[in-house]
Amino acid sequence: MIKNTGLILALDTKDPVQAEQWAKIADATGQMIKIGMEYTYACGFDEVCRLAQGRKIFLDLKLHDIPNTVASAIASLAPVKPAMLTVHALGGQDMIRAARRSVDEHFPSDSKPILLAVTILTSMNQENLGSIGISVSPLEQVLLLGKMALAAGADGLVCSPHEVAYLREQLGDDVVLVVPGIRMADAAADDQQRVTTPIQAHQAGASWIVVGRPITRAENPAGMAKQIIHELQG
Ligand SMILES: O=c1ccn([C@@H]2O[C@H](COP(=O)(O)O)[C@@H](O)[C@H]2O)c(=O)[nH]1
Repeated sequence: MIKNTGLILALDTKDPVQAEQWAKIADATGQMIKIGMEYTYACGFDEVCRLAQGRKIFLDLKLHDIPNTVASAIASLAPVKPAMLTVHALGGQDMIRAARRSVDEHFPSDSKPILLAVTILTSMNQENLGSIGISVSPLEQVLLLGKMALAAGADGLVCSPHEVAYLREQLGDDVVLVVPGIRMADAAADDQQRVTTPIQAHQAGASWIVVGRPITRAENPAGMAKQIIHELQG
């Protein structure tokens, strides 16, 4: 079993004041923050750089385009100095190879971000996959994409908690598995489809869990973050 599972707090907001308040919760507990499309598009690149300063950032922009465009976009992200960044595995092996080359070329060797490939979004179920012409199970598709992405140079994968144990078994303990789709027991799943609780994701072997609304929409976000960290350490 993976000994330590870290918590990453997803700052999904358009409001810099709100983002800073949530980031301070992560600062106080020594956790990483995730900046995604909502914040980046609403607040702009300079604001992302400001929020990232002095912090460990998971920059989750899920790049998905032709190889040259993805490589150039990654070069443009260097000023943020992210600890992790994402591309979509569905972009294919040439795109991931180009992303790998760009990370190696544009980031200093002592502060290269972990390059993560998003496999199948946690908001998709078997039926959604069928509607885009994928007839195998999410588990099979995640493994197929995961193996391809790692062979093309990704350092780790984003997957749902439903696939973690199987990926650990198939891919070993060294691969970084970052896991959104986390909900507290009996809570609504919102738009997520493949979910578990924090402790189940930990026991399955997640390196990191990504949690947004269960913390940011809690009555006491700081208290909820502490509760999850306590559960992960317990
Ligand atoms: O497959 C994926 C990939 C990324 N995410 C991101 O994680 C958080 C989850 O937020 P919640 O509010 O806890 O649902 C969000 O920022 C997504 O962009 C994901 O959910 N699934």
